[in-house]
Amino acid sequence: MTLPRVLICGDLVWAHEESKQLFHGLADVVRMDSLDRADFFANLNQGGKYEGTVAIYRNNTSAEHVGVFDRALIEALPPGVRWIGHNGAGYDQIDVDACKKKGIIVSNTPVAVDDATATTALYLMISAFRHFSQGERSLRGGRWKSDISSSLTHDLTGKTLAILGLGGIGFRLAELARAFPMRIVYHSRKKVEGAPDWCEYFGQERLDEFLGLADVLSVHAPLRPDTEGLVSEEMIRKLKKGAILVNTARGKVIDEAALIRALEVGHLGAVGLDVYPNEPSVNPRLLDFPNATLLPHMGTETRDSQKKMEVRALTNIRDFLIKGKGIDIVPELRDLATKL
Ligand SMILES: NC(=O)c1ccc[n+]([C@@H]2O[C@H](COP(=O)([O-])OP(=O)(O)OC[C@H]3O[C@@H](n4cnc5c(N)ncnc54)[C@H](O)[C@@H]3O)[C@@H](O)[C@H]2O)c1
Repeated sequence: MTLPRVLICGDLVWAHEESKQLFHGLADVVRMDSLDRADFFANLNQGGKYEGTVAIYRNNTSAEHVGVFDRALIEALPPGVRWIGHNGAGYDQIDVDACKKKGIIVSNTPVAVDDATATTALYLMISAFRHFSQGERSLRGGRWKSDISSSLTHDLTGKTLAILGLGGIGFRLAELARAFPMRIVYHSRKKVEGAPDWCEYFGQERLDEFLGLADVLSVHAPLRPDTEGLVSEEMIRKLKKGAILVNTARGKVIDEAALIRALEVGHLGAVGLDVYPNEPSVNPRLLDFPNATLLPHMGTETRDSQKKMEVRALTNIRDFLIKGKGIDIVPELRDLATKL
């Protein structure tokens, strides 16, 4: 009997054993080894070594060889491909609109990323608040603490953390920050059902009030065409002078030029960034600000998280093979999935 194929596109590092168990007797797992897009397409088609692929496990590392899963790539996939199990919470490298048109479902890996990314945001917030990254750079440069801004900083205790996008990561950060305790306020597209009372919701009509309250604004909204530049010049201006901006979502969710201008004039007190608009390049202007704590997109870089993400992406594909659908269908495709 010929088994359907699951194509592993990009890194699968930690869950080899789990992969064997999940697909035993169910699918033939093939590793994509194409060095470019043309070879990838050629091998998906009849007679190619990926022929019979019904589901693709995708890691962002596959973009190095075949590029992102844009419209052209999705349209060129053979009709047999029905599921893309993306390894990552953010799926902005996949054109979900093109997937919808072609009837391909995309799943991501929420929850698996929450601890590692929320603790990254926590680190950025603490470092930005207390000048810790600046202190380390001063010490490593042999200058003890002479580089550190002279003004003493404040404790986080009693300050207000404003969360833009209370999903899995935002809520995990809220739980951690509450321990200081900080006051937690959030703005999302809608009130989050089941959010505890200590997480205070500010809807669109109270957005200005929300921004004005923030000692720290931490960004967790996903990157989509409508959220590009969501944190605009106007929004940044509504933060109080000296507020801190933290971003572990995606670089393009913030208007970077506006962020830099706000640092230049001292409107923002500090920033903590894990993500940038054109990774891996980083705007050299950012490097000039002593009050910027900068990480090279390390949000999910723990073994625990990486393994949980791989297993979750593969489990979605396994569930698709057995039950017709996995649990983590991205919001834009949930309607389509109900018709399956
Ligand atoms: N730095 C990293 O390594 C790293 C790791 C994982 C995830 N991420 C990024 O973090 C983002 C959030 O991840 P998550 O798992 O918490 O996602 P999630 O889907 O659980 O939460 C996102 C939240 O943002 C809200 N939202 C959407 N549009 C909004 C808008 N216009 N205004 C305000 N809120 C809005 C949603 O309602 C939801 O509550 C991902 O999209 C991903 O890009 C980064």
